[in-house]
Amino acid sequence: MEIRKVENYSEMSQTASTIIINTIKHKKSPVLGLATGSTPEGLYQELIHQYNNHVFSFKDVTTFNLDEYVGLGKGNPQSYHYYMKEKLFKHLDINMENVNIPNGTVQHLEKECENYEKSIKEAGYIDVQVLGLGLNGHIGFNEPGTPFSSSTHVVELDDTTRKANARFFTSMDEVPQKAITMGLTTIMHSKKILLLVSGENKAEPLARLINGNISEDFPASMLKKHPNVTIIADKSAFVALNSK
Ligand SMILES: O=P(O)(O)OC[C@H]1O[C@](O)(CO)[C@@H](O)[C@@H]1O
Repeated sequence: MEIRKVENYSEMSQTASTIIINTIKHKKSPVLGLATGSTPEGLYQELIHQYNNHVFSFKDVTTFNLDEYVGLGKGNPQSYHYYMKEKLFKHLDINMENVNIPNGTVQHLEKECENYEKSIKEAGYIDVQVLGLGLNGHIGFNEPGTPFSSSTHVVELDDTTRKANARFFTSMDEVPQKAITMGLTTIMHSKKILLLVSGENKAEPLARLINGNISEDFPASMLKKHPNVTIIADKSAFVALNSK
């Protein structure tokens, strides 16, 4: 894993956007894997800024999001469909037919997972996958204990995750219990992975990722087995590590 230590959140976002824009400029039909949560918001703002400066176009880009809550429709402000539209897609020239986010409102969730997995495979897998790091080491919504061999599936969310995400809802009760997430194997098929980490609250999980063992108890540790991972982490996320 390549580790890039940057000054702050803004530098983390700019560094990630440079890598993504280079991929978009150099690949004919780039496929991006996108994340939600607070971590990638700055990256999306930076992409919009560069797009407005005519640096690149999103018209040939296909995207796959990591996850979506079960039971939240596209129009629900807490859904990841809504998040992606508001924070990125509506500002760009992306063809919405090339945007893929799991649908957590269908009756047959297992079928939705199968179809999602199939679409990623048919797209030739993901060129650059953006990831945030959960406090318990989750990536996407793959909670501790998820088999490394998992493909897209329905998950029961951990209480840690529901508590951490409660800030986006009016109360903890409103945080869905379940979600659909890309699996760990799906993520590992990506050609390049960018893990973004910012803030002191991520210092413990980052230290565990860097110094700890590879174990299904800590899903992000699987990334150590991938040949092309770049961690972009800011200074504050490094406080639990003795690096300079
Ligand atoms: O960026 P945040 O809000 O800290 O969340 C970290 C991770 O947790 C999730 O929000 C899922 O809980 C992911 O989408 C994200 O990558």
